[in-house]
Amino acid sequence: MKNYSNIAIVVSFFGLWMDSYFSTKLQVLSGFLFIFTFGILHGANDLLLIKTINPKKQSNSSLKILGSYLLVVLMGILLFYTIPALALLLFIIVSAYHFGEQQWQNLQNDFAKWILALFQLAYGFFILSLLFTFHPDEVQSIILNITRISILSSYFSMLLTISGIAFIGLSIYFYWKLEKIRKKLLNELFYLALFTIIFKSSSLIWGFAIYFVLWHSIPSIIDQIKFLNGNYSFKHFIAYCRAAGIYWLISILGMALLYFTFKEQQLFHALFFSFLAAITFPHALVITKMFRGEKGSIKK
Ligand SMILES: CC1=C(/C=C/C(C)=C/C=C/C(C)=C/C=O)C(C)(C)CCC1
Repeated sequence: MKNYSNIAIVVSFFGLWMDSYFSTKLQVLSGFLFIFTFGILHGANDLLLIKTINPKKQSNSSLKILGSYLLVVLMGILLFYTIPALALLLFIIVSAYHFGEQQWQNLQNDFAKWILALFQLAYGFFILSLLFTFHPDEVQSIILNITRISILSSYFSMLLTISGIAFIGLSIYFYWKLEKIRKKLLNELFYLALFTIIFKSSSLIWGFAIYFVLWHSIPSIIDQIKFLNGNYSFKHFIAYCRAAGIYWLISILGMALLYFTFKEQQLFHALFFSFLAAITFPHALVITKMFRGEKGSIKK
């Protein structure tokens, strides 16, 4: 994982440098393209993960799993259609936890569950509010399009302050309590400084794409492969892509349909994030189960 982080740092700076040559339109287009490829891929093997988490369960027929999965996605879409403000709030809370859980998964046995969950939530909120605080107008306009509610941009900096205090406070407590986490905490602080530079210097979509793909989706794919096979190799990565292919294609076709139906940019952004949210709800649940699951330990 350390090796991967080094690669991610270099690629992040490369992304930032490339960004300065792109027009705003090209940045948005390449940002979405990046999210569509690896970002969507990391959620496309959820059904396989469910089967592996609990292989002995009787109710584990592929059709049943697919049915329950689609039900959660449909419920998410319905919620966005009927009470969009609640749906977006839920999406942001679930995403914050999901980002924090990915980054801080290996502390499960060292602290009480609720402290760890609070820490993971604070971390995720910190990342999201950092991004929002640097691009308040664009985020406001997307939220307005989804919910018809105009959010004050001061809310973003307020969220940044609250989550920052919670994250730093808990980090100090963890640093003091657990020696083995000290190096990781310092590394993560360095990554946060890197994310600040990236979020400040790039456009909203490009900044989000760099974080989402390089710092969330690819590490998640590596963890999933380790969970499914016991270790990571290129051969296993190809098998992972093959298994995910059909679900990935369905997602991409769905998004292409949205794009060609609603060409208006702001509306497309709103629909894109609603779609991402609908597939995030079951995905976050599956990943939580994976981290608590039995098969193949995820060796760091
Ligand atoms: C960036 C961004 C938003 C939040 C996106 C989030 C929270 C994405 C989470 C995705 C996940 C967790 C996917 C699955 O793993 C808003 C609020 C829609 C406003 C516009 C910009």
